[in-house]
Amino acid sequence: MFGPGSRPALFDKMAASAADVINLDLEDSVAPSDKDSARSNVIAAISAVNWGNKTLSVRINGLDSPWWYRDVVDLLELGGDRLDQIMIPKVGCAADVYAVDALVTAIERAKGRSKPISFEVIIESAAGISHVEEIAASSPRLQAMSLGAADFAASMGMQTTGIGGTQENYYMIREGAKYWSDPWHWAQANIVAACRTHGILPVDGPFGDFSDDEGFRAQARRSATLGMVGKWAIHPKQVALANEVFTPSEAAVAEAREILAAMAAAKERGEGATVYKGRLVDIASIKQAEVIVKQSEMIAAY
Ligand SMILES: CCC(=O)SCCNC(=O)CCNC(=O)[C@H](O)C(C)(C)COP(=O)(O)OP(=O)(O)OC[C@H]1O[C@@H](n2cnc3c(N)ncnc32)[C@H](O)[C@@H]1OP(=O)(O)O
Ligand SMILES: O=CC(=O)O
Ligand SMILES: [Mg+2]
Repeated sequence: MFGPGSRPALFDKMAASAADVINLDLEDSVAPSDKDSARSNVIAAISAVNWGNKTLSVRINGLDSPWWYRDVVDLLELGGDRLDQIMIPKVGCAADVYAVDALVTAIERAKGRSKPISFEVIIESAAGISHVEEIAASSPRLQAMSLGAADFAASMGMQTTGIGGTQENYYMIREGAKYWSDPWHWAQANIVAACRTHGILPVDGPFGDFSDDEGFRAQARRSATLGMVGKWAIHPKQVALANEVFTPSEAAVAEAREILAAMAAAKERGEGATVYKGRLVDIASIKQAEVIVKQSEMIAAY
């Protein structure tokens, strides 16, 4: 759940939401004239608001701005221990993460902060997607990586103002009928592969049209199918939609458990492959089914 640092009236509502991660924004939802006051609002709210068991993250300004170092210094020196994570936008290479890591490490040591700050990065530029694998490997602090569709589209020179989802002009045509394709797919797949290689969580970023629930669901379902673990909400109504999609359904969990049972029975018979509902399942199916069962157990335990 995202909210501008310049709208402190939203903070309690964010804390009360059913989101798992809160991102207080100092970057693109905050006007340049509000940067200092937004930072002060966020620093006060880190300790003053009851964030429950949510992961509390602050998106700092980009390394191409004059604000980012002050964001980091003040958040860590004045912000209190409740802060879990810093989100670094517009990361273009591993050195960008190193720069923030070096500053965070120095402040943690100087101030004796005992809880290490984790990082989430946003891949939202041509450089970011080109260097996605080295970025995923860049720091032990890194926990998650998001695709930022808006800045990504701008950086790539994509001819659209849509933030995520179906793009009107991205279609195939066959026998007069249009078939829309997914322009975000290749970037998402690259992010998932880089993340899974380095033990980082891949996350889908914003879906701008918060009046379009079905569009959000469709985008989120594609992301979940590709291996992403969650999606940003830029409006409160998107939280329930994201939780609905990224929480495996009872039917999916039941089927996964049946596949595990079918494979356990096959193993007893000394077989590595068997038939479940008319289709092949084998030892790889165990790993697939375990993904779904583990996700559901993890969510239930949260
Ligand atoms: C695209 C690239 C990116 O970087 S995305 C990430 C950065 N952007 C953001 O953080 C923007 C987050 N969202 C917002 O600022 C607002 O939701 C926007 C989109 C401006 C809409 O605000 P507003 O016109 O107030 O919405 P609304 O009247 O429909 O609100 C209904 C009730 O929900 C609340 N609400 C609104 N936004 C949030 C939020 N982010 N977190 C928590 N609560 C929120 C409103 O206050 C309103 O509450 P109530 O019903 O009056 O009590
Ligand atoms: O920061 C997010 C984006 O879509 O840009
Ligand atoms: Mg962005």
